[in-house]
Amino acid sequence: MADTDTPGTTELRLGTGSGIVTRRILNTPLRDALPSEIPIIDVADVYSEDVTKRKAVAEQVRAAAMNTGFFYAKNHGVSEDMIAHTYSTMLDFFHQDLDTKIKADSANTPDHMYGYRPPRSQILSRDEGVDVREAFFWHYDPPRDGESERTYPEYMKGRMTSDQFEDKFKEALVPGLRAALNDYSMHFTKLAHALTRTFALSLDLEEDYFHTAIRHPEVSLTANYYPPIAKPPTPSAASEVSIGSHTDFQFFTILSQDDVGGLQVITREGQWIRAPPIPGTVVVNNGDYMQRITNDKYISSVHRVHNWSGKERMSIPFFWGYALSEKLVVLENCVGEGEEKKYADIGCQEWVEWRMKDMMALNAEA
Ligand SMILES: O=C(O)CCC(=O)C(=O)O
Ligand SMILES: [Fe+2]
Repeated sequence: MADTDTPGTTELRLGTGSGIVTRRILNTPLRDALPSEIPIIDVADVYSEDVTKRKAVAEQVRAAAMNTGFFYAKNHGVSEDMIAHTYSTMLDFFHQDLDTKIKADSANTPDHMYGYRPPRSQILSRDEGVDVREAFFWHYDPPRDGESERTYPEYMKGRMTSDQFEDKFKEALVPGLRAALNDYSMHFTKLAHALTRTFALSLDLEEDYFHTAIRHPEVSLTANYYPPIAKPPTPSAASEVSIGSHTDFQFFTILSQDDVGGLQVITREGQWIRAPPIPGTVVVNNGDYMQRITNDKYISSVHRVHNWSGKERMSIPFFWGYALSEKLVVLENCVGEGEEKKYADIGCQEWVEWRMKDMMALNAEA
């Protein structure tokens, strides 16, 4: 991080949904999240026939989304066995040697939607050093989606499918990888559709308000593999991080993690807190689209990972967004009396390109 120049705080520069911004982080030590900061929400009732019950979940989601922007979802309905199977398949992949894994280098796939990213090949936060994580990117395959329309919208046509990816990079993959990741994606797509309705209710909108935006959702997931890193003697001595401070680009993210821990989140006050694994839950967090359309009522929270456990760690975030052909428009009911819209309407495609450019600009800084 940059040198401390205000007593009690340290500056952190971030590529965010609003361009490059500087955040003041409290110098108080990292601590566990309080339940009031990252609550556990029982989401079983998002599938209830009773709208009163669905609204009761939405009330809790609203409180979490307006506070730290993270919550743990329990009773989410996604099979723990399916998640465990995906983790063991992905570990088989990551345990191969680098020469094999790099044969599925994501740099060789069109638009970098699929495949492997080697360790120490990215810096998400210039102030924190290089990201040690290895990653494997996967993309949504519309014909396999049981919830959305099983057709490709025009702009997705010509994209690589998971079958084509598997055919091309067979040598680097392990048995069952495509099936496991497609299965994972399908199950979380169902949950994401339900939570989209919950987020709509939480914003006092019609439950299907976002239906058009996510009829052809832009979906990806990443298997993150984090070898352990050494804890630096002082935070300012750090030259590497498991994954540097960032916000997620899209609408919201649903993250599964193993039992190792290492995820950290910044509260609205600028305090770093731990979001440790809680068995049977997944973590749900607001993304940049959410912050933008809610005029900053729901924030896209900054998070990172330090795997100081001495053990390997894995997580699989599922990134859920509008179709790139959609627009991000500030919701009228999120603009309070005497307030103004902070953001102009923007197409998702344009926004993502702009956001990537900001991220690169930050990386290019000395
Ligand atoms: O590994 C984690 O817990 C978080 C990963 C993450 O934030 C990401 O991949 O965007
Ligand atoms: Fe993230």
